[in-house]
Amino acid sequence: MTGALSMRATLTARGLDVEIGLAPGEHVAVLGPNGAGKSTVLGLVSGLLRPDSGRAELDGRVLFDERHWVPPHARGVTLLAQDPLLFPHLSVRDNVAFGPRASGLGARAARDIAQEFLTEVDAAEFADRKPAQLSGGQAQRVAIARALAARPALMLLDEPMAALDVAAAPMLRRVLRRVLEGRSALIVTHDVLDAVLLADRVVVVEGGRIVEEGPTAEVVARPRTPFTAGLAGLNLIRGRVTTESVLEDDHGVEVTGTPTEPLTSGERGLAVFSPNSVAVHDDRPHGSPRNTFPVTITELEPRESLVRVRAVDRSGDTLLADVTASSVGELDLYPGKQVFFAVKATAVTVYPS
Ligand SMILES: Nc1ncnc2c1ncn2[C@@H]1O[C@H](COP(=O)(O)OP(=O)(O)OP(=O)(O)O)[C@@H](O)[C@H]1O
Repeated sequence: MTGALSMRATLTARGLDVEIGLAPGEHVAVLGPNGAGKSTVLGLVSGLLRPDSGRAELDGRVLFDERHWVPPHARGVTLLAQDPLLFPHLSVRDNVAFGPRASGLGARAARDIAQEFLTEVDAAEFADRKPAQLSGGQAQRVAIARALAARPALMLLDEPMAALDVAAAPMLRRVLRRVLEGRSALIVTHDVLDAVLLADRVVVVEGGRIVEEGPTAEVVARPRTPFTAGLAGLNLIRGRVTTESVLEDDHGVEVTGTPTEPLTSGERGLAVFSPNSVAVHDDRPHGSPRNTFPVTITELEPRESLVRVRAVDRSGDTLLADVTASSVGELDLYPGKQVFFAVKATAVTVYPS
């Protein structure tokens, strides 16, 4: 299997300094807030951007270092962007055949390849249409077929689902899951679902640096930064371990939880819990073995049958609670109100940071 990537690069103008690797056939999701540097990482791998320093290799071939620079078309890498960018005057089939033709194949062979990849993305029936006759999701599938027809060693995907309406995204995710099987891919996304469904591993970029990485399931279950906790829909408290199962945050608030592994007192630790394990109280609940956090409500957000209460704690970190609509009325919750979030120790997981 091909598609082994190693890259270390700095690009000062974009504040970027990263080191990233991919095993053959591996799918890595690049996550991070707006402006973190995710697209810049793809630009460096694809050759659309030149780093100030660093080195990259794909399957043992140098893409760039201090002396070498391989231009984008010769890298064996294709970039699939939000916008399918099909040639409007060519048929779907000719759009997909364009790459194989440009690489020197005869018309018939190139059309056969186009047919093969259009079939792979369930778009063979559109072969004779022009791009203007396709929906957003159909056009994106054709763009995937075109990218695959170039037989890249590595596929780069920059928010491939972002420009689609919600109804078209599941089908495209299914197609991507299938066609990426056995192919290396680096996928920039804002959506945790893309990471969970498409990636073996995630890399989180913040401020041009990698701040967290690991197997997708592990990062989602045990986030280490507020950003990934937010993506996973979990509350995260950072602090210092005082005893085996207790963490104290920077404001002296104690959190008791269930450790996933032995903790050493004094080390930095993290506590996570789900918004649906949180109860909201007007007054600090006494005499119960619960963790309580004084918070100020910032927002109430309806979510299906529940209401998500968004609040900030004394550290300024966001905490979430999912409560019933009736309890919003009974407790008279509103933005600006000070309340207590309570969560049982058994619902809190504690682990080293
Ligand atoms: N064309 C450009 N010229 C100069 N600076 C840029 C350009 N594009 C992006 N930047 C800057 O480089 C940094 C990284 O941007 P980049 O687009 O890689 O972030 P991103 O994580 O992909 O963000 P988003 O999620 O918003 O697409 C940001 O500080 C951004 O302002």
